[in-house]
Amino acid sequence: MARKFLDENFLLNSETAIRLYHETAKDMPIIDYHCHLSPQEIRDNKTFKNITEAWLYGDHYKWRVMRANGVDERYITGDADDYDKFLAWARTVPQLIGNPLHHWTHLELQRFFGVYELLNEQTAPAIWEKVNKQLQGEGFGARDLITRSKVTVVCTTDDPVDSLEHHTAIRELSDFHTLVLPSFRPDKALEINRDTFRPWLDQLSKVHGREVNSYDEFLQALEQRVRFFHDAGGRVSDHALDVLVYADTTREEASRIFAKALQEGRVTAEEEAKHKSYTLVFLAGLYRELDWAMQLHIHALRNNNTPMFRRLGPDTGYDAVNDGAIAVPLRGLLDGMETAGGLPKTILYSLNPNDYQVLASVAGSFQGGGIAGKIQFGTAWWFNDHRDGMLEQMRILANYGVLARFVGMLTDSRSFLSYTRHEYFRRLLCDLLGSWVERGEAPDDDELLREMVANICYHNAEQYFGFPAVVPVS
Ligand SMILES: O=C(O)[C@@H](O)[C@H](O)[C@H](O)C(=O)CO
Repeated sequence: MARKFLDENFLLNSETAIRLYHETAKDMPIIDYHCHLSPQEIRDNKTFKNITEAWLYGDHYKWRVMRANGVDERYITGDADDYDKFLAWARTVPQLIGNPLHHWTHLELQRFFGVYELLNEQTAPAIWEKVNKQLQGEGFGARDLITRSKVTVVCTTDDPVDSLEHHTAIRELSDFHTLVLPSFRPDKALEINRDTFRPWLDQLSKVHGREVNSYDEFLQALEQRVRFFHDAGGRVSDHALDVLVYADTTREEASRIFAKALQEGRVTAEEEAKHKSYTLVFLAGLYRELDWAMQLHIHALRNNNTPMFRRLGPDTGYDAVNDGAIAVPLRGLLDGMETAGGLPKTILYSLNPNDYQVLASVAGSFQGGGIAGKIQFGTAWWFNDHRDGMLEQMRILANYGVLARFVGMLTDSRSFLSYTRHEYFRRLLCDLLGSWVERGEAPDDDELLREMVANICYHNAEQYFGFPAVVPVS
């Protein structure tokens, strides 16, 4: 007899798993330490005129599978009306069996809207009406959805030149207790050969208050911005290292490279690697001083479809998994940081699962400082945040390191409805532990297992990141 689809014991295949999920994981609050939510939409408690706006206006995960399902771009990012876009999504969802979006779509309908029917072309009209009526009512603003999901901390992803005005305004809200903290994402400072570098440098000069016309001034400006983010509650940085490079260099050489970039607009690949290496080692020293966590997101292959990149820009569903050897440059970068004064708390992610053993084992080369889980092999990211990917990452972490010290899941999302990804992860975590217990591979020690689940779901992150004054969830 087939189990009911997406029932209360969804993904839970043993009594232990069921008990661990329902009695421990299910009601834990959430620390979402990496996402792409708009701090302005949180500040404004943005409401959504319909489910198309909430689901389809910015989610390139959905755009990508709609294209793969043969939906015309007009109904994805084009000028079709919202109901027709929703219908295109409703026609796509039944084709997604096996894809996490099939699970996430129905989890979100269940958890936020009390809809338990399958979404398809036939049920779309009634679901459109039922969901939109709720979205247009009370309790479905951006801040409401965060509060309802028991999220105590949201870390947005922010450029160093950002004013953080929205984060400041959110902090002053008396009726909203979730910490919304900026993450320092200095990609444009590192990408010295991209067209964005010079215009960004002009922005940096403005917020710095002095012209950034030398490498010394550049580093001073970056330091000023790191401390500005710290004063705003920031405790996390994030770096997209699509191609991981490392090259030893000196401050003098890095300065010459920076001057060449200003004068000539381009530097060699070797010089770019030296700029990135020296700047990252410098930033890591600041992160360590301020007890921040540094995230490294490795091996994305971005914006692969040039015509569509020109038309829609980045993060629009045209990315892929990159590949290539990372062990030696990763070791070089982390060792360079350790040698220069010490690595900060670090979380290593790769978009390529082939890198997982390298990440998990290199992480083990830099643990220490009396910090549990100091160097984290991070959760399955982007194309891997599905059932198989999450389980693979946890199994490798367990085999190579200390799963019990894992800081767990994040949404990495642009949608306020994505917090069910934490539920998805928690179910998988409990099922993995339950499977080990059922096979006698882990002790059936309820207290030990409950503590491990609660820590991975929440307390490890709470302790690891040390966010200022997390307000306990009532
Ligand atoms: O942080 C990144 O660079 C990626 O996560 C990227 O933003 C991507 O669009 C994403 O959100 C994947 O979940």
